[in-house]
Amino acid sequence: MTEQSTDVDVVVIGAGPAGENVAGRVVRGGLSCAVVEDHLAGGECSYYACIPSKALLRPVELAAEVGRVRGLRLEGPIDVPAVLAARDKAVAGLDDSGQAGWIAGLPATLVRGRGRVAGERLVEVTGPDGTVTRLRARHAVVLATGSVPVVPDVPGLAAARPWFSRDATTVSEVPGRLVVLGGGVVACEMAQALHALGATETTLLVRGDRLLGRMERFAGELLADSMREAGIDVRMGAKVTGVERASDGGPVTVHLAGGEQVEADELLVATGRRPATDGLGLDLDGAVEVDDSMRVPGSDWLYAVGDVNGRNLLTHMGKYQARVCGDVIAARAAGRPDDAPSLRDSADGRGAPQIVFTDPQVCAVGRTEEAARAEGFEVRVVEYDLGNVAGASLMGEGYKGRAKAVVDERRRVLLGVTFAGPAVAELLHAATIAVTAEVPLETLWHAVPAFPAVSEIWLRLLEEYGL
Ligand SMILES: Cc1cc2nc3c(=O)[nH]c(=O)nc-3n(C[C@H](O)[C@H](O)[C@H](O)COP(=O)(O)OP(=O)(O)OC[C@H]3O[C@@H](n4cnc5c(N)ncnc54)[C@H](O)[C@@H]3O)c2cc1C
Ligand SMILES: NC(=O)c1ccc[n+]([C@@H]2O[C@H](COP(=O)([O-])OP(=O)(O)OC[C@H]3O[C@@H](n4cnc5c(N)ncnc54)[C@H](O)[C@@H]3O)[C@@H](O)[C@H]2O)c1
Repeated sequence: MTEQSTDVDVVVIGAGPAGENVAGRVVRGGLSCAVVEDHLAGGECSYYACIPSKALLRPVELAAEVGRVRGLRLEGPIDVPAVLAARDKAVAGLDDSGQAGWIAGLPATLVRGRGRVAGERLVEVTGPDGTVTRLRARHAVVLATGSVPVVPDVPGLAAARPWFSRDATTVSEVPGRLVVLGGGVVACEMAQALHALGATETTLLVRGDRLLGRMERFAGELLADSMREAGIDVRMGAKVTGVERASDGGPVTVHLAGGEQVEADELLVATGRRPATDGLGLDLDGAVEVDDSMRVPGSDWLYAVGDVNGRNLLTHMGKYQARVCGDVIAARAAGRPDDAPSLRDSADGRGAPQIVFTDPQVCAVGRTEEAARAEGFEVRVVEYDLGNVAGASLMGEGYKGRAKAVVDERRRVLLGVTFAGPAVAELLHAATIAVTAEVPLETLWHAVPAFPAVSEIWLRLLEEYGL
């Protein structure tokens, strides 16, 4: 086992979207940087999560849209091999040379291997061939190691070789019968995608009484209705008591409290994710706590960005944190003031924008009504049926959708907005601006939406409010 030692300004562990963006910002700030990656530069998002899942969902969504427009008809069923080939192209065939080239071009050094914090400002990397490289950071070490799926404690689960999200997004043969455990974003997106791509018998087992539990209740209800209409068996209040797979590797049987059973070819477990901190050499229990400059309290050199800090498990929020983190490290290294507003994370706590790419699309930013009330705001809620907006009704027959705005009555600004319906995803950024900039409703009144677009919902919400 040879040992090499290198000094560099900043060491980042993990080359997912968060880690890559820290590297980009510290180099831009005049520092040298090494990025340690154990698997693929680009991380979970590029190869196994956001990109492949959306590549699988887009044709499914478009096929549903076509079905709602009179005079249009799909020539035949979705061409599944073509969709899988498009997915493979979207993930560059799991070849990370493009991303590795981007890191090299910053310029930063990509060090292949598993990173571990071996001491203060010291990272030890064990390469694929067992070679150990010691990277000494003059200024900072940044943890950007992402997250891994939670494996629920269900008797027989591990032995039954369940699928996790990677198995679903890299699928090459869609199982005819699929059971999905969970009611969150991964469960909903992947149940809908795989069902439309060939899992004709799909059962969604939801522990609680709703889908998308962190969002406004109506969004999950619309999604559940749509899934059921498409033929997915959505079961709420399902308690899994055991799982077993046939000894010949055949079907998997899921046992439910009350004695029911569901048999399927595969079981997809989508019950959340936990921070990837195993083997990092730090005494950590759960997410790595950080302050709003992304630094670990009590340390002047250790930072954490992205899924591993547990703030919001979303690519765009990890990248936002990375911009804050990279810039603050550069400012501190140069002895410049480090307290400018752009050097603090102020977006994570108020409710990150998120789009669920299902049919109907669901998107939200800011606080739900429940969260706003729990925080003590004086809340007024405005809701509107999107189907009554002219632009939406033109999108297709029987357009079903709804919008909800949560208003801070004292200041007359928006605390949160949720949309659910076909083609609502691109409405989200306007809502994000209104919530982030705390635009007074009286000012929003003068932001006139073009006719006949779905965005006329903004006018309707303000009219409902009383303007
Ligand atoms: C199925 C699915 C779909 C998703 N869809 C979306 C979406 O549409 N939009 C969205 O915003 N978010 C989505 N997400 C969430 C998104 O994927 C994550 O929030 C994002 O990938 C987090 O980025 P990250 O850089 O923190 O971590 P990751 O992308 O997980 O990258 C971490 C990297 O660190 C490496 N690593 C870990 N430990 C070590 C170590 N010790 N040494 C060296 N390298 C290490 C890993 O190999 C990995 O490359 C989805 C998630 C899933 C599971
Ligand atoms: N479009 C997007 O933005 C997108 C897409 C996919 C994933 N993601 C991100 O990835 C993260 C992980 O997604 P996820 O869906 O795995 O997690 P999640 O936290 O969104 O949902 C987990 C679900 O599993 C259920 N659950 C938890 N433990 C269970 C158990 N023991 N038995 C049965 N059910 C159980 C929960 O009630 C919940 O319905 C999310 O935080 C999300 O932000 C985002």
